[in-house]
Amino acid sequence: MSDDQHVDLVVLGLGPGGESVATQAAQAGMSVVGIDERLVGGECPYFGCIPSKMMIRAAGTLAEARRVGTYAGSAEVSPDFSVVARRIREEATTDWDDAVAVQRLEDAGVRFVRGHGRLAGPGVVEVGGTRFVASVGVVLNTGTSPAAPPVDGLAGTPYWTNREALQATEAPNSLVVVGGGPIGAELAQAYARFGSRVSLVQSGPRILPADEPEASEVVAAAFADEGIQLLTGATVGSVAHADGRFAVHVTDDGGTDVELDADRLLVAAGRRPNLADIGLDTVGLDPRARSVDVDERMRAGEKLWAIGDITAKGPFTHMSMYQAGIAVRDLTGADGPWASYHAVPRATYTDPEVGAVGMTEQQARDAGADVRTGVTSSLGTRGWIHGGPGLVKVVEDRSAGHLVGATAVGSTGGEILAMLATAVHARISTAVLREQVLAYPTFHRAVSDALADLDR
Ligand SMILES: Cc1cc2nc3c(=O)[nH]c(=O)nc-3n(C[C@H](O)[C@H](O)[C@H](O)COP(=O)(O)OP(=O)(O)OC[C@H]3O[C@@H](n4cnc5c(N)ncnc54)[C@H](O)[C@@H]3O)c2cc1C
Ligand SMILES: NC(=O)c1ccc[n+]([C@@H]2O[C@H](COP(=O)([O-])OP(=O)(O)OC[C@H]3O[C@@H](n4cnc5c(N)ncnc54)[C@H](O)[C@@H]3O)[C@@H](O)[C@H]2O)c1
Repeated sequence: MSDDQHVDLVVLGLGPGGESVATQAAQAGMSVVGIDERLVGGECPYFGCIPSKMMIRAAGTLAEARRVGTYAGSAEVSPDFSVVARRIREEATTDWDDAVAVQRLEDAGVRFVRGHGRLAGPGVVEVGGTRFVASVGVVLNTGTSPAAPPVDGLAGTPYWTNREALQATEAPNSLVVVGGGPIGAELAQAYARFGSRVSLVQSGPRILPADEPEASEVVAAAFADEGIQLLTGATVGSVAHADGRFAVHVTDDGGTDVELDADRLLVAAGRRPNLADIGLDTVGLDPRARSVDVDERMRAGEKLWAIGDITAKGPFTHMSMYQAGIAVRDLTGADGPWASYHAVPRATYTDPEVGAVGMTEQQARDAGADVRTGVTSSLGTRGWIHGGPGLVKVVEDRSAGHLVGATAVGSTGGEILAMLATAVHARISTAVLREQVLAYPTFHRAVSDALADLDR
């Protein structure tokens, strides 16, 4: 083709990892084209991590102010959602405009193209009318989009996904949330704290099903205390929208029909990978696949690398960035270390937070490990002083003599995670962990109680 453009590298999809690969590769001297059809940076800065944590921070200050009566006197709390809506629009997303991110990319030497890109064979990507032929290859970082469950009547209604929920300018009087994973749980609580009457419908038996059952139980109890209606083991039969209101027909775990009526409906029932329409068949891969298989260097085929959520190694920004670093090392001929997934950390920013790393007890048992667990029912002295629930659970491979997974729940669960993640990552022996002196009375001191409980 006459308008073939020859470059070293094409990065298709500029989520957090793609943006990082494109930047680093250009800085290393490659000629790089970065393609995105939406916003440079992907879901995290505009519709994910950043605005959701900003909303959670705001909701957390309301919750803390409401605790004044318990600890320090009295305070009158009047939520005003417009304050956080403005902060998200102005400080976090610049009104959902990526001009700064595009400029940063171009300053690093990347040629940015906005449009829908498709592979057209190994090392070849088409976007608009242009074919880019990459001598080194293509890095895929196309990420995910909100999935819509097959529910009667849902399509065509103005339901929210995470994207609309994080662009809202006011908190609805009432909100039904479908899905009790991290997105549903985090946003359900944030909106409830701003005064929305929230019902959370989860198809499985518990919310946050990827975490330890003990963690789900503590968070569910906290939600119930805050007045969030939880319907677990529930099936959404149908959705209707009329006169500005949603009617959500649910069958609860006892088989009873429940009609939920709300101003808004947030569907947070999982994600679908952006793989169907990117020309995977032209490189011998299945476009209907749920993920792209990668090796330890993030290679997915001839002149092809893949990083981020589409690799199904952990749908988190830190995983996308970790894999970006590995892909860059491979692309530039550097040495490893190559990918290892035995200590993937994750934090869900509900209150209490859930910080977890590695395997849950069930995953460790399924993997055939010689499992021993230790668990606490609180975060010790500091947890008691602070108030609120908490726990630490450690999962040890007794034969190997080190932790293979751990969970911390509490107001600082995502921070206690740091020491647990180091222990699992570095496979520090349980004996050495037990020798460590932990400051009194920190929240993380509860880790020593969990380690002691391994012997119960
Ligand atoms: C509400 C919410 C909260 C979250 N909170 C956290 C959190 O606190 N911590 C955390 O670690 N993770 C969080 N996540 C997950 C996190 O956002 C993702 O794991 C992260 O964005 C990494 O995704 P990615 O790199 O795979 O790509 P994505 O961020 O999904 O970006 C992919 C990019 O590719 C582009 N693209 C796709 N197909 C094409 C194509 N054919 N042509 C051109 N461009 C294309 C898209 O436009 C998009 O910009 C959250 C997610 C959501 C939705
Ligand atoms: N703090 C964080 O790191 C963070 C925050 C938000 C999201 N994320 C990531 O983004 C991804 C997407 O999050 P998510 O919460 O949408 O997805 P998810 O797949 O983790 O959870 C979706 C939940 O919806 C439920 N569900 C599915 N269909 C349903 C239906 N018809 N009715 C009721 N419930 C239904 C499922 O049982 C599941 O528990 C996750 O993998 C998550 O790890 C991370």
